[in-house]
Amino acid sequence: MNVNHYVACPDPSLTLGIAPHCDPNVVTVLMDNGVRGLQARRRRGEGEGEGEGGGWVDVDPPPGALVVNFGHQMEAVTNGRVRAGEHRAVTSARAARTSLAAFVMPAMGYVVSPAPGVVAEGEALLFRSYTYQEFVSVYTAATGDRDAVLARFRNNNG
Ligand SMILES: O=C(O)CCC(=O)C(=O)O
Ligand SMILES: [Fe+2]
Repeated sequence: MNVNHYVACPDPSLTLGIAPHCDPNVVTVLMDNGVRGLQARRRRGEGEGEGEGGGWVDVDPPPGALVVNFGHQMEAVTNGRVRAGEHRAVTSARAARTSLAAFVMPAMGYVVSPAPGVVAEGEALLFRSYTYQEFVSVYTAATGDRDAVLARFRNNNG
């Protein structure tokens, strides 16, 4: 579990609360103190483009709602059907924000691979098998670069 606290910043354009990333785990359940700050990245080609990926949209849940993020392991076990959501957190000029993130993750020694119950017969496996420990090591070294992380775990089958 992470507890994040973002102090109010007079000029939010000068800082980022949390840099863009996908969570390494399976799913993350997020709650916050009602101050906006979480942003999700559109997929490339979806809506207005910005830089390398799509633009950022504010995540604006109803009061008291929990936000669920899918992480890299969800993408791997579903063989790419459910994509990990890239997100970041920005600061507010007016109010401090506190968020609490509960991470659902496998044990470090758990072997992750596309789930047989999900993959259709004859379907190419997009990801090889790996331990969650190996994933976390690569993820930590790559500091949030989604493509660099995934490249290390993809099968070379097109
Ligand atoms: O503060 C937030 O809403 C996001 C936190 C987050 O992305 C994380 O802890 O992984
Ligand atoms: Fe996150």
